[in-house]
Amino acid sequence: MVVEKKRKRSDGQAKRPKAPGANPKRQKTNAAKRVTSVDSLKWKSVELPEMFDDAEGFYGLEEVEGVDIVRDGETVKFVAAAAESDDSEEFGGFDDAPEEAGEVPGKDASAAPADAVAQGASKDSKTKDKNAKPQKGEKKEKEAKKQEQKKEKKAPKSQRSKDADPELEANVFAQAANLEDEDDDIDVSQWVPLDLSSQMLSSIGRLKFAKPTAIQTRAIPHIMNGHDVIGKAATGSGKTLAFGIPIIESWLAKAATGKQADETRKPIALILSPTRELAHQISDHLKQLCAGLTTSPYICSVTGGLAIQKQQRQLVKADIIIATPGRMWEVMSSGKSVLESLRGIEFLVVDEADRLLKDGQFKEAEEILKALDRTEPGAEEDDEESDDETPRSHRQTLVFSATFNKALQQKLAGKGRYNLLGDNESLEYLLKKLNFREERPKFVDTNPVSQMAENLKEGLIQCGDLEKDLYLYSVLLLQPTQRALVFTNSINTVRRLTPFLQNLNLPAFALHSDMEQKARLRSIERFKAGESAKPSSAPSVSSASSILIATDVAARGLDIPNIDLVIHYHVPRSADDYVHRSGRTARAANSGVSVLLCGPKEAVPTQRLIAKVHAAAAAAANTSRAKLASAGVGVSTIDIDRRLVSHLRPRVVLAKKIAETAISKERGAKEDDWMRNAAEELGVEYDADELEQAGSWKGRGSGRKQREREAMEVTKAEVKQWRWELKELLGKRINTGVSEKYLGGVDVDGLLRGARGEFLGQVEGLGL
Ligand SMILES: Nc1ncnc2c1ncn2[C@@H]1O[C@H](COP(=O)(O)OP(=O)(O)OP(=O)(O)O)[C@@H](O)[C@H]1O
Repeated sequence: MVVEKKRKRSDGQAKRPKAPGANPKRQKTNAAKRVTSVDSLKWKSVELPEMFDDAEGFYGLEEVEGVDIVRDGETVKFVAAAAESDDSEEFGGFDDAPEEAGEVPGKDASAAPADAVAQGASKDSKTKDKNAKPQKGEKKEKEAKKQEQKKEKKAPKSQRSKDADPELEANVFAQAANLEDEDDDIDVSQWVPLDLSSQMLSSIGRLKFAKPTAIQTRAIPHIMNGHDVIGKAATGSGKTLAFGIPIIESWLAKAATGKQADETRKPIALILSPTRELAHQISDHLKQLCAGLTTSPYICSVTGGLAIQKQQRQLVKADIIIATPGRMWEVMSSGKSVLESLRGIEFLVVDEADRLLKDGQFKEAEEILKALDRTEPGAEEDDEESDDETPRSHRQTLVFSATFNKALQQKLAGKGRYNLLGDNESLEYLLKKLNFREERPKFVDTNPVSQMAENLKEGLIQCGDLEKDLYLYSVLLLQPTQRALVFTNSINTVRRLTPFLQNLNLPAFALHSDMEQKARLRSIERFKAGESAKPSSAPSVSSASSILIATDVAARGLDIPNIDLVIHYHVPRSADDYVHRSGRTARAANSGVSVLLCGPKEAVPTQRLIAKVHAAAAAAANTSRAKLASAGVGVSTIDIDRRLVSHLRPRVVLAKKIAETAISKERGAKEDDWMRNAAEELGVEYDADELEQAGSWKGRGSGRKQREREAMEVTKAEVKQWRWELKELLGKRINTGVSEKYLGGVDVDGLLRGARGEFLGQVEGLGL
């Protein structure tokens, strides 16, 4: 028995999504898809070519057209199109005139015996079990199918299209199932209810996303139906595609009408991102999605730090623009044409909307929004009051984040537009500025109770203020890790911790906003690649393939695979920052660990932060946070083995001394150069000692000056000696407290593992 599958159409004529908004047909398409039993299909005998005349076991071969096979877990289902009908009715197989609209064949598929499906599964098991060797019969079946396909190809085109059932051509299930024809593609039938185009389903299949995430399931239909959407969902839950898929669908629909093909085409979407890295990531993510399309939109990112001229050239042909507000505003202000074309956009996306208020980006974002809505020349002088008169925008506005403050959520639950004049620094103000096209945007909140990712474990280590380096190193050694991300609150700490960890032979990279953009991107690439920061000869003592030390510039949106540990070296400044930082791990369905290093001075803000983050969960569970934590939800206190940590201290002291000396020397040398140049310009003689005397003060920065002076006095030979001592220490194994008394029961494998310079004995991780 052969089930003939339709191949994905490459002529772009497969079912097209309609433009968001009016789409009466969209609702009906779902009605046309039904799972049916194998016996109720309309099988036809196959005429085998002569070469099969002697074949055994294939007599009685049958085929059926327009039916597709969809795998749902271990079960394989036959899916065929029903005539358009009431959604509630089940399709029971083909009757004699399947192409007639309005008729629903009488058989009830749900009544089909379970073994019919199972039988179906076995009939097509060749497509499911790739490891199994093809049986003799299966080989022949394949051959027969090839012949059948050849025959079909030979048939004149007109004949083929005549034979094709137009209803079946529009069958989304069929399109989904066709994806299984592609080598490693997966079953995407769970996306079908979202009513996406065949091309889109095919692309999603290539990305191996078997089902939509909660935010995608809930936001995509609203967006495709033309609504404004405010989406809130946990970090790593797929918000990018929640807005990306409908935008690209809309472009595909336009492209099908030929409107996007000419030279005068205009961008359809502007996506604003708070950081450059996130903008590039969104761009890459959308490009990956488009890679499987026969025609795809031109996606370009417009961010600071890279050549503006190139970006301006790209903008001319852009369909989808992803931009940071600063650079976008710069480009928009430089020429009327960009502004003109942007006024026609159909989608405005504000990703990580709450972050746009921070870091001084709000001003530019506000200018962009004003410029987009400005219609008449001279309107530049409009003052704040005139905003209320701004006519409602024609574009859809989509606002996404994992965190929106409570006040805003309450506002959204209420009625009307936002009337909060004067509150310049709040998200509500931004939302007011966004000029939604609807009175009330759809608010989709997929995580009202817990803001944290489902598979995230949170821990806290209490340590002395001056012991953080020691505990950082300990955690990196104790917790089995592929990629670790360490967050700090200051650029200087990033600058110090990176060489400190490198001295300890850990592959650490830096990321902060004071770095050149190219260096920022390089750091991320190296971190992703797991490239060692040290020469390969240096033994690595950590299982982590790479460690990124970053400020909050990396806290939002960054989606780097296999980050399984986030360490907050400094307690974050706000609960939202904690949520976003921690959200760099446990993304999609993965698990991860987040560890707060908390010094005595940070104890109070930390308590407040944890209370805020887990308040809703505690209230929902009607329990205290402490109980919540003991039940594995919330933040658990980690009791790290202090004896073990103390064994690591000598290494840490040396690594720190070497790193800090190098930094102080460099800084001191720069200042010395600066003083020398200044003296030369003034025409006075430079005397370092004299200036030092004159410049010695006891105020702010005097400690740093003192350290710099001391560092300048450290000789190269001394540093070399420290390095040698550190190397010796790193070569030694650390005794984890295995006493001879217990040697009998010691894990020998654990002891051997220590041979690479780690631990003598067994370590249990952080016990989270
Ligand atoms: N339907 C899906 N199934 C499986 N993985 C998915 C799906 N959709 C997106 N992903 C993947 O999940 C990861 C997280 O997605 P994304 O970066 O969009 O999350 P996010 O919600 O925007 O996170 P954040 O709040 O941190 O910005 C990405 O690697 C993405 O490729």
